[in-house]
Amino acid sequence: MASQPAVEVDGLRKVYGTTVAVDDISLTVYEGEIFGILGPNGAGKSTTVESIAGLRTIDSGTISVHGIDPVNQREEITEVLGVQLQEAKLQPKITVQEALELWSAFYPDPEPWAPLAERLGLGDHLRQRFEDLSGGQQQRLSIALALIGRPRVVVLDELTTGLDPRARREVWELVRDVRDRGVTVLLVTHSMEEAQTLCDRIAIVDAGRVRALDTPAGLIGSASAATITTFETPVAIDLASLRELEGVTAARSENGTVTVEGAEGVALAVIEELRTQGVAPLRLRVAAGSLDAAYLDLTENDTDPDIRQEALR
Ligand SMILES: Nc1ncnc2c1ncn2[C@@H]1O[C@H](COP(=O)(O)OP(=O)(O)OP(=O)(O)O)[C@@H](O)[C@H]1O
Repeated sequence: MASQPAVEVDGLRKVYGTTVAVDDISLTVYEGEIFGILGPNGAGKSTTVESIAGLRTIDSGTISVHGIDPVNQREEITEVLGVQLQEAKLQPKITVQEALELWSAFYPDPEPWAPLAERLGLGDHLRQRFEDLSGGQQQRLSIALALIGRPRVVVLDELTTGLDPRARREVWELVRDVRDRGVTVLLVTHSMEEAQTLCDRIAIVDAGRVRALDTPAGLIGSASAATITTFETPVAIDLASLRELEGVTAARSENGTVTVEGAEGVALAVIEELRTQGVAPLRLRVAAGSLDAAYLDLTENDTDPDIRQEALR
């Protein structure tokens, strides 16, 4: 990972009326990273990335994108940052080519749109209207429009929501291509799979704050269910003694299958304990936990920011 910061956010706070959308967010995204922001509905993700893109006023904090303050240097920010917003809708009747030409006109030195369209698989759809494109094609067009100004940073908000599995994978490949061409990617997503497969690092945001920031493996490793050990046993076993093992966070038995969750390395202790109990486990399996588990550990059920009104300072 390159070590130069591309985006630096420090103490960001944004309040809408009585709603605290972003309470206090600080994070640094490094050049060349695919950086994910995950979190429940209303956590403040879009407000954060829209503030980074210079599309919001902010109440306090500082933001820098390659040294540019997006809040006070709105024109300059468009030269370094491209943005594809959540459910960005174009005029339904506009054709792919018209949209590409229109966007090109906004920039002093746009990327030639024809090769860009070709690279994004839109070359055969230039005369097609936006409303007639498939969901995947619409997303490709929105990525093309975000890239046309040759940005150094691109913001993608819920890029693959509503796409079928094949289209999602194709879009993920495009995002990797974009990064491989040297563009830093800031990605808001609700998909654990997307975050886990695509992102170098992830910030989990809840109630307007960063709850954790790490690599996908780091987040999974810190979850209460970092390792999941399962086995079958025809005889009853002493679950309480499994629960007492260091690092074990949960142990349960269902229809003869025992599941033990815990920190990394807990499986060995489980096997030792079974040996002590004289139990030979069948179909023993040890699996890494999931990002879902880390996410559930770190986020609360109710993140409705109206509940955070009291937090107004
Ligand atoms: N322009 C606005 N005016 C008033 N409230 C807003 C505005 N934009 C966002 N909010 C509120 O701020 C909170 C945070 O919204 P935001 O869109 O940043 O969350 P999010 O994490 O992106 O959510 P989602 O996953 O649902 O897209 C929400 O309660 C939202 O209703």
